[in-house]
Amino acid sequence: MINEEAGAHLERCVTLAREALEAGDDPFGSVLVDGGGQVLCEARNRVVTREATEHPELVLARWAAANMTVEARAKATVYTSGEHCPMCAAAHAWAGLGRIVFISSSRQLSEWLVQLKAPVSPVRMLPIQDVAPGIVVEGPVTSLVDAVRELHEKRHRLTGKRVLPITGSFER
Ligand SMILES: Nc1nc2[nH]cnc2c(=O)[nH]1
Repeated sequence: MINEEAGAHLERCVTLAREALEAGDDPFGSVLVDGGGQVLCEARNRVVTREATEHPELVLARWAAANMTVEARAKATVYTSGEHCPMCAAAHAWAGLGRIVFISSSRQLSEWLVQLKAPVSPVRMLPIQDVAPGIVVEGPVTSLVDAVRELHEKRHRLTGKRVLPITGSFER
C-alpha cells in the first residue's frame, strides 16, 4: 500500500515523464530518495535528446554508485513511472540500491506498446525480479497507471505523426 509520501514521489515521476515527452524523449521519470525520506536526485528519459541508453533509472544507479556509501545505497528507494528495464534493473542491483516502487509494470507497458503499434523493444521486457531477485519491489500503483498510459499513448501517436509520408504541398 502506498502512503502519502510515496504518492508524492510517484506524482513527481509522472511530471518528469511528462517533461521527457514534451522534450521529444520517451515518457519515463524517476526519483532517488534516501533512507530518511530526502530526495537526492531526479532524472528523466533522454534517449533522443542525449543518447540511446539514457534511462532515468540508469542515471540514478550511476549517481548513487558515485555519490553514496554502500550503507546509504542499501537504505535508498527508487520511485519510477515504469518498472525498470533489464539494463536498469541490473545497474540498480550492481549499485546495491534498496527498494523500487514503480507505477506501471513492464507487462503493462508491453501490452500498451503492442496496442499502439509502437516499435518493438530491442530488449526483452522482464520483471525486475527475474533480473535482480534480491531487490524489494512494489507496483503497479493502480491509482497512477492511467496517467502513465496516457503519456505512452501520446508518445506513440506523436511518433506515428512523424512518420506520415510527406504530402503534395511539399512537392516542387
Ligand atoms: N523503465 C524504463 N523502461 C524503459 N523502456 C525504454 N526506455 C525506458 C526507460 O527510460 N525506463
